[in-house]
Parts: sequence; structure tokens; C-alpha cells
Amino acid sequence: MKPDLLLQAPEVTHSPAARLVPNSALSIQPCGCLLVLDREFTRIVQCSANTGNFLRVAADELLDQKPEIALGKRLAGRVRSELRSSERLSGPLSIQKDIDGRKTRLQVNAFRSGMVVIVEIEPITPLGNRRLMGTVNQWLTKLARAATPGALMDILVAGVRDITRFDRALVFHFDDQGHGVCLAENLAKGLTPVLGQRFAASDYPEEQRAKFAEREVRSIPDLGADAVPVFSSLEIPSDDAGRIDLSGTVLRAPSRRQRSFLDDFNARSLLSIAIVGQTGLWGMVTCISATPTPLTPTLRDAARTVVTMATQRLFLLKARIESRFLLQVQESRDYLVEDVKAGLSPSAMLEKYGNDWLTFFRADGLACKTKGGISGFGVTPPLKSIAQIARGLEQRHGQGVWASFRLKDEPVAEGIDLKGCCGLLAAPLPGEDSEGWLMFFRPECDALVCSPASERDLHRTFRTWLEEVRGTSEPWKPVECQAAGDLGEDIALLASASEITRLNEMLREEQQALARANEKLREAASHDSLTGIWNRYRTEQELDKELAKARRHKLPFCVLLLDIDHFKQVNDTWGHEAGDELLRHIACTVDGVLRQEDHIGRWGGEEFVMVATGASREDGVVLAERIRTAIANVRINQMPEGVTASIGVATWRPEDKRKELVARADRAMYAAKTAGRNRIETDQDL
Ligand SMILES: Nc1nc2c(ncn2[C@@H]2O[C@H](COP(=O)(O)OP(=O)(O)OP(=O)(O)O)[C@@H](O)[C@H]2O)c(=O)[nH]1
Repeated sequence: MKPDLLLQAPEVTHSPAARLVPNSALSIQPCGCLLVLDREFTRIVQCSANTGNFLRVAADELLDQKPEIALGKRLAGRVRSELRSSERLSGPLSIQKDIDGRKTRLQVNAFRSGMVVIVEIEPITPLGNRRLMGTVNQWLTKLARAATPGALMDILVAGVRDITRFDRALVFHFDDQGHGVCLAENLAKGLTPVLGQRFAASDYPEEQRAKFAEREVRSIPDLGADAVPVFSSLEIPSDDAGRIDLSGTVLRAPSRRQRSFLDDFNARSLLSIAIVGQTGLWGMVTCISATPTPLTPTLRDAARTVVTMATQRLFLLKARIESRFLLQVQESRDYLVEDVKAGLSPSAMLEKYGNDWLTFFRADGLACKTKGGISGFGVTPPLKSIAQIARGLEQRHGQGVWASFRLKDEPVAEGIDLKGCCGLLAAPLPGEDSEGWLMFFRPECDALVCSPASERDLHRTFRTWLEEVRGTSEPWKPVECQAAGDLGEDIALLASASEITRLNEMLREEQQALARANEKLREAASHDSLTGIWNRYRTEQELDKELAKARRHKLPFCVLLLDIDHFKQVNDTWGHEAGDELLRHIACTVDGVLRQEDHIGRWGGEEFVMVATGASREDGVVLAERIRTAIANVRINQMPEGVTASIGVATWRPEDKRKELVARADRAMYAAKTAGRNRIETDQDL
């Protein structure tokens, strides 16, 4: 038999009762009936066995006939013309039939599925005195006012349950890996909550999720009701049996997976409505009851309207959260511009912004690796591990933002101590020869931390999920990766500015050290290391300056040469160190006696030279006397007795050179020594 035979019903002009051959692959729920027509909508090629209950025409009378027999001329014409230009009716149509003596409205839906058109027919049962419009409006208003996704979900489950009267309404969300979690729940008193319940992606495989996202609504009013077979008038070869896809109709019989899901909850009826985002199935609203719960299409559509509205609001709120997040990061970036100017270091930057960034990026730890080093903030792997990961990223990954929520399985982290960090978002710090990274770390997923109260609470799916996701963190959102990349660019600027500041700082310090060394050298070249006063070289320079000044301005000045008396005995008696100490004290004492413009220098050993500018011989003698008296009063700890000094005073003569002037002072000093020491002599007679 040709494979497309089932679609090619034989031409039948009268309406003899057709032979009923059940299609073993197809069955539906008894709450409605189903017609399968050829693609031109001219022949009923298959139909459910229960058409008589709804359409007043038995299945064998419908098979191979025109759709008008079942739907009436007007409705059939309308369906035919709408399906000429689209895949499905723009909205449900309705017809009225006399069923058991009562006028009953039937909702008719039709859509193309492969090579056939499927028509589903369900009775619209009256709502009694329920005012559905008002109820739906009230929930839509509440949804429109929800300020957070969490509040929105709570309103959604309350609303859907209020409309459908199921025992329990739940919102499940699928994460990027397809793992599910129950985010919101509204349930009748006495039922055990399943809020927070997780289940593994494998429990609801990708393919089924994708299909559900397309058809959006699944309704099983009574799991226990006998399935109704679908008939054809011809034997359908087993290869062709499943060629008609009923997954698009709300009437299809429950699958094994749905049965086991409902068994897990001890439930008898189900309504699921998909929450579909731009990237596919985000989650679903699922209602379940322990008893059969008939749901007229009107109520089902009302629940769907509420879910559709909630879906739009949810994505709006999420978009707002994302844009608030980006704004917060942008604000930090604006501040960073100032920090770049101020030369803030990366570690200071982490101190300044660390807490904010951890909150924005929902991370526990943060690290910044630059050429200058690694700084960490919050809970991170050890700095050594961070350096290893950074090296791995450079070698294996190159430039660009890199993220993982299962770090331990990544080659870049192989054999590295991660200290429990499971997620890493790494943004490169771009630069000429950059080796820098900004890294955010996340711990193991929160849900793994909560341990179930008992083994019984370890629901099968939760246990599977636990096995699948152990060692993973919350995944990183694309918007977080984008923001981290932007932040990385600014931090790269900050890091290089800080590096320049650091180098400048080093340069300045080196310059200062050099200046200090030079100063010391200069000091050493002109000062006596023991007493700190001028040395002989510097004193000679001063003498030359004074001689030139005297010659130019005819201004007299005196040179006093001082020699401590019996200094050898001081050393011999009190030790050399006491001698040094005494020399320091004498230098300091004499310096204190001199006027501001006069100078003292160490001439050698225990000899000192004083230059008294603008001083006459008499002035020189007075000064020498003051110095002699001051020295006689000097005492140091180690030496109770004082010392005396002999001073020679020489006065400038116009023909003087330095040597002659000092020689006269020296001779005068020797004269003082010879005359008995502790006295003053001048060069008057020399
Ligand atoms: N402690 C100490 N002693 C010094 C220093 N420079 C020179 N002397 C000592 O000073 C002493 C000078 O001795 P002399 O030149 O014999 O003269 P004097 O003992 O002072 O006797 P008169 O000058 O004749 O009164 C020597 O013993 C030197 O070793 C010094 O920097 N520290």
C-alpha cells in the first residue's frame, strides 16, 4: 500500500456506513471529539469514535464524507476559507447542536498538521452564575500592578486557581539547562506544598519542552476516563499509523510521562499552560487536582489569557531588572573614570566597589589580576589559584568574556584548588600586552545547601536533579557577561593609569633618594663627621671669601685659632671616646657663643678656627675671651673636670693671604701656650 494512502480517501458519493478500522496509534480524551480531514478540507479521513455524542452523527457515517455533514455548510465553508491562508483558525468558532434534547454549544478549533487538517470539537458547558469576565479582569488588574517577578508569580497561581478551581496551581521555571524548579504555588488547605521542588532536565526532555512551547495548553480533565479510539475506513499500515500528529490538539490522550507526573502528585486531572519567552519555553503554569476537574473551553481560555498577560508582565519586569542592573554597573563605570584620573590602584578599587559589585553580579567573590599583581575581595579561590586560572584562560581561551557555572569540570581549572567556588565569570582587561582579568566567583547553587528533612522528602526527581547539578553555581546571564566585559574595559584603563602612577611614584622616590645621597655627599665634603661643624676645607673656603670681602670693602675681620690644652691627657685619662664627646661639646658650645654671621670650623685634631666677620682686634679679643670662658665651663658626664683652651687672635692685614693670616693666628696661639695656656694672645707684635 502506498504510504500516503490514508490521506487519499476513496470518492464516495452516497453515504453508506464506512467500515471502522481503529488507528492503533491515535486516541483522544472523551471530553470532545475529533475529525481528521484531508489537506483540501474536502473529506473526513479519520474521526474519533465518539462523534455521535457531540455531532449526532456516528463515526462510521462521517468517515470518507464531506465535512459539511459534521459541521454544517456555513461552518465548514468558514473553516475551509480560513485555512486556505493560515495554519490555524484565528480563533475558535462555535456551532449549536441538540444533544439529549438540550441545545448545546460546541467550540470548534481547526489547524493544519502535516498533510491533514485536524478539527477538535468540545462542548461549551454553561458557567452557571459565575461572572467570568469580572474575575478575569480583576486578576489581570492585579497582575498589571505586580512590582516584582515573585509577587507576579504568586498572583498568577492564585488567579489561575481561582478561575479553574483546581486543588493546586504551580509555576515551574526551566533554567538554561532545562532543570526545573517550582517558583510559586497556590493550593487547597491540607495539601503538602511542593514550592521549591526541583526536577532534572531529563524528567522533561528538551524535545517535549519545545513541543509544549508551540502548543502551549495541555488539558487532562480526567486521567481515569477511557481513551476514545480514532477510526479510519481503511486498514492503516503500521508504518503510517502515527503519521497524523495529534500533539497540537488539547484532546489528545495523556502520555505515559503525564500519567507518571500526575501519579507522583496522586492527581487525577491537569491543566498546563506554557510561559513562552523570546528564547523558548521559560516555564509553565500547571494545575492539578486529586479529582476529575472538567474544564469548559471558556474557563481554559480565561486561564490562558491570565497566563499570557502574566508572561508579558514577567518579561517586562525582568527587562526592568536587567536595565536597573546595567544602570548600576554604568554608574560604577562613571565613578571609575574619576578614579582613573586619581590613579586609584586595582586593590583600592576592589575595596571601594567590591560590595556593590558582588550585589549587582550576585557573586560571592571578586578578583582583579593585572600586571601589577592580584587582589581579591570576598570569597575567592586562593590568589595562587586565580593566577593559574588566568594563565589557563590566556592559553586556552584568548580574549573575550568567559563564563562557567561548573568550573571544576573546565580544563582551565584542572587540578586547581577552587575553595568551593563553582561559577566563574571572567572579563579580560584589554590592553596592548594585557595579562589582566576581572573575575567574579559564585558558590554552589543555593538549593544544594538545603537538605531535605527526610529520605521521603527526597522526591525522585529532586534526587536526580541533585546528582546532575552538584558542583554547579547559578548560571551567568548574558547581560551579566556583557556588563562584566564593559567593566573590564574601564578597569584596564584604571590598571594602566595606576601602573603609570606607581612607576612615577617609584621614579620620584628614587629621585628623592638620589637627592638625599647628594646632600649627604655635599655635607660630608664640607663638614666634620665628628662634630658636625665645617671641616678644614670648607673653613679655608670661607676664609678666602672673607679675605676677598675685606679687600673689596676694606672691612677688617679676625681669625681665632683655638687649641685645647693638654688634650692628650684627656684621652689618656678618660679614654678616647670621652675625648670625642668633649670635642663635640666644645664645638657646639663655641658655635653657640658666635654671632650669626661668624663661623667655626674644625682645623684638625683638637684645633678649631673661628672667623669673626667685621671684627677689629679688640672685638676679636673680646670674642676669644667669651669663648675661653665658655670652654672652661664645659663638662661632660664621663669627666667631672673641665678643660681649658689657648686662643691666638690674628687680625686681617691688607697684604694678607690665607696662609699668612692663619700662620699669625697659629703663632699667637703658640704664644698663649708658651705663656702658660688658658689664655689669649694676638698677632699685634708678630
Ligand atoms: N679623642 C680625640 N683625640 C684627638 C682627636 N684629634 C687629635 N686628638 C688627640 O689630641 C692630642 C693632642 O695632643 P698634643 O698635640 O700633644 O697636645 P696637647 O696634649 O693638647 O697639649 P698642648 O696642646 O700642648 O696643651 C693627641 O693625643 C691626639 O691623639 C680626636 O678627634 N679625638
